[in-house]
Amino acid sequence: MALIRYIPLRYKFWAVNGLAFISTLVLVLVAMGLELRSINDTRQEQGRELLRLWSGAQPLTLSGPLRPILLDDDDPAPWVQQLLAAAQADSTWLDASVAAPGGDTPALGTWVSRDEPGEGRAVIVQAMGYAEVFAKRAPVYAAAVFFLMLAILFGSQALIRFVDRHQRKLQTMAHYDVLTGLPNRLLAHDRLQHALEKIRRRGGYLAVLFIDLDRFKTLNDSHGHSFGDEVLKAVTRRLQVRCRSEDTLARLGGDEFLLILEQLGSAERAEQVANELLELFREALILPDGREVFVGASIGIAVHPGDGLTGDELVRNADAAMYLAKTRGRNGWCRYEPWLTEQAMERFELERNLRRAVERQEFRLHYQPLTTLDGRPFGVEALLRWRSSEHGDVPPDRFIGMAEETGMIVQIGNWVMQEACRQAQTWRKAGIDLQVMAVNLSPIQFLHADVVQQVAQTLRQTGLPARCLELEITEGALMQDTDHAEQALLALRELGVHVVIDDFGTGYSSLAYLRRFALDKLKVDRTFLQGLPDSASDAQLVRTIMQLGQGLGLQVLVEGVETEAQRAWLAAEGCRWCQGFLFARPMSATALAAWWPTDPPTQAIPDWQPQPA
Ligand SMILES: Nc1nc2c(ncn2[C@@H]2O[C@@H]3COP(=O)(O)O[C@H]4[C@@H](O)[C@H](n5cnc6c(=O)[nH]c(N)nc65)O[C@@H]4COP(=O)(O)O[C@H]3[C@H]2O)c(=O)[nH]1
Repeated sequence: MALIRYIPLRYKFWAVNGLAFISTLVLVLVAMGLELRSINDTRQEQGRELLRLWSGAQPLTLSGPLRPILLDDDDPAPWVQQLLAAAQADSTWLDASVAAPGGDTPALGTWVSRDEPGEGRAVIVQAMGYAEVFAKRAPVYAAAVFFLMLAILFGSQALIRFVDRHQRKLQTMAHYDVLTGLPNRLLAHDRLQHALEKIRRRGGYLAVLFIDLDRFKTLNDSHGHSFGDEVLKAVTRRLQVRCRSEDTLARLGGDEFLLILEQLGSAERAEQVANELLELFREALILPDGREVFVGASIGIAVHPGDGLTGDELVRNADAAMYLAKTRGRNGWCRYEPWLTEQAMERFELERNLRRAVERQEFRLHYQPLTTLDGRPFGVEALLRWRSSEHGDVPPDRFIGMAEETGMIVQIGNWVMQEACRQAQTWRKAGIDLQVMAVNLSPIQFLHADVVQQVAQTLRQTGLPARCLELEITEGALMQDTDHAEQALLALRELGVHVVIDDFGTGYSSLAYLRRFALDKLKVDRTFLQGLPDSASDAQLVRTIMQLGQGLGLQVLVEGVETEAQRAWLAAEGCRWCQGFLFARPMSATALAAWWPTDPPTQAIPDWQPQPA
């Protein structure tokens, strides 16, 4: 059956028509046979009727297929005697085996009866042959055959075209991505096999580029799937610009694309192409409704033969290299290196276990105090810890990114918020003067449509006053979708929750958004503290950020304070709030309750929480 797909259309057409012609001929012959029988049956009936009417009258002078004959007992002809012998008072049919002279046309049989002794009557019925039937009906048959063939000709053509179109459509669906029209995983695999066979014969290089869009999931979650679809189509158009006719650009699924570069002069050429592709992403994508979106991409490169011999190996290795590009800060490319295979396996294992970590209750929260510069705590930051039964303690840097990529961060993040708020309320009820519970919110969570609802629900369920909850978000989360960010920040402010810009200085550090958004606090990233107080440039940087924040009326907290010298320098610069190992490391809930000072009383803590205007 599958073979039929590969037969060219014209052969299918002639095969169907040949078959139709033979069927028509058979049909004509059958029709002729049926007509022949019907004519002969009618003749027989007529013969019998004639014999009945004729009885007692003189022989009719008839010619044609019915021949009445008066039989004389005295006639010595054997056929007459034979008929008389068979004749009875009632009419009897004798078939052609009883001979009767019939001229040229053979007899079908004879109706015979005997009325009186010595006399008999017979009607000889002559048979009709095919030739006769055909001669009689030729014009009708010819017209029927003609019209039937015509109908078959056009009908079969239409049918074949319909079937062919349908098959082609099915084939397209099986091999092409419906959204972008690009070859899908299956066809990409076929083409890669083909390309590899060619390269094995002719030599040269072939490269597989695994392209994954950065933070596409966030876009999709915040703007909806139809927006995501438009982005994917726009990305496809952009990438196609760079493809040569011999290259294959395929969509593997989601936001993953594969570019197969054939006939490369050198392995380095693939790296140049990756640079060119990244260059394409620097400009905003224009969607059909005129909206502009910036989307970055991470690219992994595997080149045949060095980075893999089979298609599967090349794709797998390019994927591993892409992941490396992601961990190195995204929007870049990486070439495959052998150690990545091992890392990819580990990552796969880790991801598998991360999926089960929530239900296995492997997550814990640790809390790091937020303090004044003289060490008096006023709040804590909740920091997620994962003690995996298989991998032991896994640091957040290793699994948060993975949880974001897989979307698991939403579930995990909601758990963190719930648990942190519950714990804060427990402490507050136990008499610990905790003014702030700071919770990290991943960009994916922040850009999720129901983030405000989720926060409100958590506060309702745990009973923690909104002013005690502080959400730490990164600059990137704000910049990805500024409209959503603006609305979410306003809604959170209305709830009474505070939002802090975390890791300030490491991302966009845009003054425009500091003014535009409903923000009131920022945290200076700990990396800037490392060079303090010796590095003049770091000192200048921290000073500038603090002045900038204060100038804009924001509360500034400096994180990563590790040494007494750093604290002294910050004090001299007018810093009031900080967080760092110098004061306390992240610790379990029990340890924190024991650590929290009861004396001196913490009521005198300066106003970290700004008063509502
Ligand atoms: N060297 C040094 N480090 C200090 C010092 N003081 C604090 N730190 C570390 O700085 C990190 C502060 O959290 P972050 O900047 O939000 O950075 C966090 C945050 O981005 C992320 N993370 C942690 N928990 C969560 C969570 O529940 N949700 C989300 N989305 N991200 C989280 O993982 C990052 C790393 O967390 P941790 O490993 O717990 O690392 C913590 C903390 O242990 C210091 O004086 N010196």
